[in-house]
Amino acid sequence: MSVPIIRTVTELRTVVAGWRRSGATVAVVPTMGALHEGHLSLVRAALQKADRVVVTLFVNPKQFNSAADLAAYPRTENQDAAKLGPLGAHLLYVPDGEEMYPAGFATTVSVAAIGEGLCGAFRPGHFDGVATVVAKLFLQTAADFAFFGEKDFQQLQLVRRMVRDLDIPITITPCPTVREADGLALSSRNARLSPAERAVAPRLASILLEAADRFTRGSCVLPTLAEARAAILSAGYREVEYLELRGEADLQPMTNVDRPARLLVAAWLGDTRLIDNIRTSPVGSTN
Ligand SMILES: Nc1ncnc2c1ncn2[C@@H]1O[C@H](COP(=O)(O)OP(=O)(O)OP(=O)(O)O)[C@@H](O)[C@H]1O
Ligand SMILES: CC(C)(CO)[C@@H](O)C(=O)[O-]
Ligand code: BAL
Repeated sequence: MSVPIIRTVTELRTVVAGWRRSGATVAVVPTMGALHEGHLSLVRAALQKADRVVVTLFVNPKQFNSAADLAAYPRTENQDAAKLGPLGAHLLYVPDGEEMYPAGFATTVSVAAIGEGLCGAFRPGHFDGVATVVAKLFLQTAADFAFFGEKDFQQLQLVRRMVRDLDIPITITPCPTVREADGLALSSRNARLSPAERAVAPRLASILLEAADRFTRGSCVLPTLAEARAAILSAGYREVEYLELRGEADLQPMTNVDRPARLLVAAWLGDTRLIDNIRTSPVGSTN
């Protein structure tokens, strides 16, 4: 069975209101399409939690700081819809640019601090675009639950903070990063890698794992980060934008692993920018 597609806020609200009248709970899974197993894992988690699941597909121009990146972003609506039907998702919401940002649109949602370092430092305006569209998607769907991948860890924490600060009545559920068998985090941008780049790509994840393991065994933060950065470059990545250890909840910089942390990275492999992150447990702990 194929998933019904709707394209307007009015239709979306009508369908959701009908569900609510029958007492159903609603989950939303925001995406930019080109669906892969990472996205589908969010949809499966949402189906476990809520009676009705809306997947959204909107390639949000406001979060792209590069016109070339926006133009190259894959658009595969038919294939995406074909993947969602058999899974049991109830609705695919695909607004166009005019529907999301009608003429005269003038509002920006901006989450200070959490949105500023890491990807925020290298993609100016990106997280304002994300926060603005996610706030709209939450209000449009009026969902009870939303599902986000830990692969985009800064985005996940930013959305949590926005929901808390704006008292949006929705529960955010994080989902673990889905990886290829060789460790590479699934991402729609992986399709841009050449075969040679694809062979090198998983080193990013394995170097993160090695560094996280060294932190747990008590290695000093700054030298370990410097060695990991050098290893990423010698593996064949051409640039490391950032490789940082941050507090798990607040994303504040850390120089000692004395509480749960995240090791986060963004690096360029040829013309493709990849991100990844891994949880780092406090020194001496075994999990
Ligand atoms: N490998 C993955 N594991 C779990 N969740 C994922 C994975 N990849 C993406 N997601 C999640 O899917 C949602 C939509 O992400 P998005 O459409 O940007 O996919 P993407 O593959 O990350 O694309 P991009 O190339 O833009 O990074 C986000 O919550 C994101 O964290
Ligand atoms: C959350 C999101 C769908 C907002 O456009 C996007 O940033 C993404 O795909 O992660
Ligand atoms: N996965 C986050 C969407 C983006 O890269 O713009």
